Amino acid sequence: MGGGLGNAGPVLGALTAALLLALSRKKKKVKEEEAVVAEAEEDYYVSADTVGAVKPVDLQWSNLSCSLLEKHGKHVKYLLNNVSGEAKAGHLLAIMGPSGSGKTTLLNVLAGQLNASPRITLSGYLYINGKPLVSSTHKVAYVRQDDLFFSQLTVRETLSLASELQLSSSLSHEERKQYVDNILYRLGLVSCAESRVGDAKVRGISGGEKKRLSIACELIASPSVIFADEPTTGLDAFQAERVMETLQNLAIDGHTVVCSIHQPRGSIYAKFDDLILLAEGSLVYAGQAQDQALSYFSKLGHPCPQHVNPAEFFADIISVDYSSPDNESKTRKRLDSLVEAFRKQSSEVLSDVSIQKQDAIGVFKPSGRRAIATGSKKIGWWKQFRLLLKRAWLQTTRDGPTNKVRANMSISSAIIFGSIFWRMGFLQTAIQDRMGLLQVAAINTAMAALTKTVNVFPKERQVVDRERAKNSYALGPYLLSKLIAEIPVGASFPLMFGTILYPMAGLNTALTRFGQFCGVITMEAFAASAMGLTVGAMAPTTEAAMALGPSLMTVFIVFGGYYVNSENTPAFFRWIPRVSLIRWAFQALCLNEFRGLKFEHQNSYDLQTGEQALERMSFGKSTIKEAIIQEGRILLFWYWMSYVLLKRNKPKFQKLELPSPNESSVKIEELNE
Ligand SMILES: Nc1ncnc2c1ncn2[C@@H]1O[C@H](COP(=O)(O)OP(=O)(O)OP(=O)(O)O)[C@@H](O)[C@H]1O
Repeated sequence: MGGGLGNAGPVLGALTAALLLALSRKKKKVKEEEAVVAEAEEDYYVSADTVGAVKPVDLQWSNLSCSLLEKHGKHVKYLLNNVSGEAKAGHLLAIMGPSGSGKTTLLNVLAGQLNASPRITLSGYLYINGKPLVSSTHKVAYVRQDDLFFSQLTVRETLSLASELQLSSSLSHEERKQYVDNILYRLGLVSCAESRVGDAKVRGISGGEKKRLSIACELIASPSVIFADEPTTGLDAFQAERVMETLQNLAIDGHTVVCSIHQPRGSIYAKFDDLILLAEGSLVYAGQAQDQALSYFSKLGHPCPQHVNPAEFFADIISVDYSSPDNESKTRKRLDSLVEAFRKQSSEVLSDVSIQKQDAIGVFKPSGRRAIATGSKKIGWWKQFRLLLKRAWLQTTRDGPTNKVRANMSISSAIIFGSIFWRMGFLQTAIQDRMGLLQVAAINTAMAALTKTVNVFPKERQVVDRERAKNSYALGPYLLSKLIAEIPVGASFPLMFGTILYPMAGLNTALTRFGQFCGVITMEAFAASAMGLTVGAMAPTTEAAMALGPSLMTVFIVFGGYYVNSENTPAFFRWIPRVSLIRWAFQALCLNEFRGLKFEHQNSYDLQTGEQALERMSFGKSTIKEAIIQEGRILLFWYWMSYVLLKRNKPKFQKLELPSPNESSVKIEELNE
């Protein structure tokens, strides 16, 4: 034994030394990474004393390729094929092309937010102000196509909350307020500042205002680069013009603005400084948007007729017409020749661009505006919790239409069940009625809470996912604030239901029994709501969650204690009643109701007491306390599951790999030569 230990000594020593060496290497690596982050943050953040400055950022990319392995694994589809270009500080760059040409993909790649997939391969070079991009520190604003907000908050509240979550905690309340006012003014949102954002149920601000609010929320963090994916989609001509004017002004203020856009009208096209034309993932043109683009195509034998909107002209010449085989082959040939022509010219056009780039470096000062102050000092857990609690509270309590529907449902179902089980009495037949009513009450309460949550949460999750992708807050304070804010409103509906049903059905008259009845169904409602959160965190859409939630609940209903006696449950399914929130609620309600009751009886086989009825249900040996503890465990389990799933499902983005040597025909160094 001693010899064994003696041999183990040197081995343990070597292991310890190796561990220490690995730790010190890791420490060194973390320090190096922190230094890179700090250097990059210096590039991206303006401090409180350089308020109003926008550090110019030029983005350059080359040989960007994005390929997708088709489902059967046989074909590879190129979403982007060797795309190169540049977005300059102070310029508005438009990415145009037919539907499916890769505009959104390119925008996602440039923003570092292409959703990760094992079927996608992404490679290329991305540079910021001539330096290779450090992905984790690349601070950008990304205005998505769909505008998602907490619908019950006003425009000002939405922006104020975003500013509190994203701005440095060292800013005073006054500075923060002034900052929000500036953004409201800058984006033309002053007139609707006190209006609620609204949603499909309640009309709020207009589509254009929503888009500008999306831009405003992104501007809070003072980004140098702003990406906008089809910012005019779904807007009327006037609103589209105003949104594009906003983006143009941001470019004039020194931001680098890149947007994808579908067939803009002439006045919008006139605002573009630079243009990228994509077709089937390949570049057809990249360079200046106005005269240079027109003369480029003119030289290739495609002059733009007078008084024709250049955007429409480009769309016509780069689209493939599938109306007949002849037209398809003709238009495809034209497109192939345009792609080939640009490939040949690209180094020439891009070297022009890189020469101009040198002039753009230096600090921009926007025209006398006190604007953006950010810092990397994040707010703490407790402050995040307080802010999120306020938001969750406003969202829950102000949602009149939803709360009204829930109240109506609770009251009407209580009246219906109360009428069916009217004053049940103490005959033998009333034993079955009582059990039926208690089971129905348990199912109704759970279903109402579940459907409300699965209907609302998947949409909310999309907003939260986006905010968490920006690292605005942690998951813990979010979930806890949601839970606490929903307690008063969430509890009021089961209480309404119980208060009406209880006297109508003539349940046990003791006041403590009534209190326990309400307590059990309220707790069950929260457990069902927590289960709804898990379903919402798991399902990709509201529709999927609506299909999954009730199906899962049906299993718990079947094993809810009424339909299958727990002693007759097949061994394989025994675990289901133990985790069924319906079963424990039903059991607690039965124990609460039947204990101490006496029933009228004529025959020797009749049940005389409530205890005997409980024996028949196999509930005789348990207590209300045990049932409530089990229900509490189920509640905590579903909250924990929601936390784990939300944490695991945090959006992941595709990593940009370096191209393989034979793929990279043009490297960034060559572009600069
Ligand atoms: N994750 C993905 N899985 C499968 N196909 C994808 C994926 N991402 C993009 N695509 C395909 O890649 C092509 C380019 O898509 P992308 O959304 O970038 O085009 P787009 O030019 O923005 O189109 P639109 O103008 O219609 O929004 C499309 O054919 C699209 O179906």
